[in-house]
Parts: sequence; structure tokens; C-alpha cells
Amino acid sequence: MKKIAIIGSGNIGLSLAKGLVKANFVQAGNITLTRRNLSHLQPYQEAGFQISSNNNEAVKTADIVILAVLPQQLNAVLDEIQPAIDPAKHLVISVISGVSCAAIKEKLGADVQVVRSMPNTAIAIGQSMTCIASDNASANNLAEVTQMFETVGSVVKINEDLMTSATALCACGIAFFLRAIRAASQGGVEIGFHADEALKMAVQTAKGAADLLLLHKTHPESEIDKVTSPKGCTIAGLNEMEHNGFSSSLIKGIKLSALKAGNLYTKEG
Ligand SMILES: NC(=O)C1=CN([C@@H]2O[C@H](COP(=O)(O)OP(=O)(O)OC[C@H]3O[C@@H](n4cnc5c(N)ncnc54)[C@H](OP(=O)(O)O)[C@@H]3O)[C@@H](O)[C@H]2O)C=CC1
Ligand SMILES: O=C(O)[C@@H]1CCC=N1
Repeated sequence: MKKIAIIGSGNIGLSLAKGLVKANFVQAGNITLTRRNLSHLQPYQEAGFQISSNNNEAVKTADIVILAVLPQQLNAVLDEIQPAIDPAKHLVISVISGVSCAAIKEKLGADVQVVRSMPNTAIAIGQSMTCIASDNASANNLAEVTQMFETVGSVVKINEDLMTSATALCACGIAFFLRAIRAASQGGVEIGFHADEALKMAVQTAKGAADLLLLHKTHPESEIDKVTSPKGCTIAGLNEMEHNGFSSSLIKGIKLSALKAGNLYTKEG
């Protein structure tokens, strides 16, 4: 079984670690989690993961190195781990938004195989939408990365120039849909439900909507057409939402997130 080092074990790094173990892709003992403040990783050590604040040592023991620090923290990490990287041994996977494979190779060496990957936090429960891209990984390594992320959700291979768009739609997208669920539950409270029951109803309704599309493989509008009875209450509510910019605000938010995702990193740090 391959050994994995997750450099920068914060929100997404830990979600990924939990998902891979839950899916039996790797045992916890074969994953080393790093961060500077180790006290936050104590529960993970108790759960069987290796933990370390020494990125170099973690890289040396690993076959797969996953970079999961913030874009503004990356340059220091790349300078630190470069001496420990062996292009013949290591496959580098970066989940960092806005950082190209080329920028990583510029620091680690042109012969290091780098795969850029964009998961979302649903990876912790095996439900991620993960986009991957690479300009130099071998077919074997790309297949291995695809297989790894398929154990924790769906995978789409994309051109690297669409990676910031994938960030907005899929990684940030989790937050957008969660906010929509919260708004729906707040509407539910206004019309008579207690907050906990309104949230439960909104969550299951959202899950049902997503599952309808996944299972029927239909377009959202065709499912909407089945709900909107003529002169009914659904179309009245839906049109009121559209008059207030429902679709437009989602589209504008996704466009702004994609723009921002492309500007999170500078080579200068
Ligand atoms: N959150 C998400 O849903 C997603 C995030 N991403 C990308 O993943 C990356 C991480 O995001 P996120 O998890 O939200 O951020 P977090 O801030 O939660 O995680 C970053 C982690 O990196 C650690 N870190 C910082 N510097 C170092 C260092 N020198 N050595 C080792 N560890 C270090 C930090 O811990 P400490 O300060 O203790 O060192 C922290 O735990 C970002 O680039 C983001 O764009 C991609 C997809 C989804
Ligand atoms: O908000 C962010 O910048 C990161 C990238 C995608 C999800 N979270």
C-alpha cells in the first residue's frame, strides 16, 4: 500500500484523509498529516494517523505528496520540501487553488510529476466532485490519481486552464448550495416550522432534488416542469425568486469566485 503525506492538514487536507481511510483506499497509519501547530492534529494521531510538523521527513517517507496549504503559504513549503523530493519516487498532487502545475515544477524541478486536483469538502463522506489536470504526469500516475479520487466521489479530467472555473463551481459550490439550504430553512421558519425541523426538511428536499437529476439523468428544468402546476404555488414562488435575481446572483457569484480563484497566488509569495 502506498504511503501518503498531506502537507497542510487543515479543512480540505483532513477531509481528504478521512475520506481515503473511510473508503479503505489507504490505512490511517500510511498517511502522515503535517501542519505547524500539531496540537490540532492530536485527535488524528489517536485515530491512527501519523502526524508531524516536519514536512521534509513526511515527504521522505511518502510515495504520494499532497500539497494542501493556502496559496500564500505555498512558496515557503515548496522551498522547504524541494531537497526531499525525488522525481523517481514521488508523485505530487496539489489541491491548491490558483497554482499551476508549471509553477510547482518551477520550484520542485521540471522532472517532478505533478497532478492538480480540485476536490470539495464532501470528500470526507465519499461524495466529492473532484476535477483533475496535469501537463506531465504519466498515464499510470493519472490513472492512479483518478482511482484514488474515485474512491471518494466523482472525478472529471479537465484541461488545466479550466481549473479555476472548477474551483468556483465545485469546491466553492459546496458552500453556495449549503447557503441555499440555510436560506430555505429560514423561509421554513417564517412559515411556521421550528428551526430544527425546517432544516431537516430543507436538507432532505435538496438531497431529493440532486438525486432526481443524478438518477433520472434529466435536466433541472424538466424536473421543475413536473412540480409547477398551472396557476400553482410553485411557479408563483419560483418567479418571485427570479424577479429578485435568484439565478443571476448564483451566476454572478460563481463568476466572481472563479476570477478570485485565479488571483490567489503570486510566485513572489
Ligand atoms: N477548504 C476547501 O473546501 C478547499 C480548499 N482547497 C485549497 O486547499 C488549500 C487549503 O485550504 P483549507 O484547507 O481551506 O485551508 P486551511 O487553512 O484550513 O488549511 C491549511 C493548513 O496548512 C497548514 N500549514 C500552513 N503552513 C504550513 C507549513 N509550512 N507546513 C505544514 N502545514 C502548514 C495550516 O496549519 P498550521 O497553521 O498549523 O501550519 C493549515 O492547517 C487552499 O489552497 C485551498 O485553495 C481546495 C479545494 C477545497
Ligand atoms: O475559499 C477558498 O479559497 C477555497 C478554495 C475552494 C474552496 N475553498
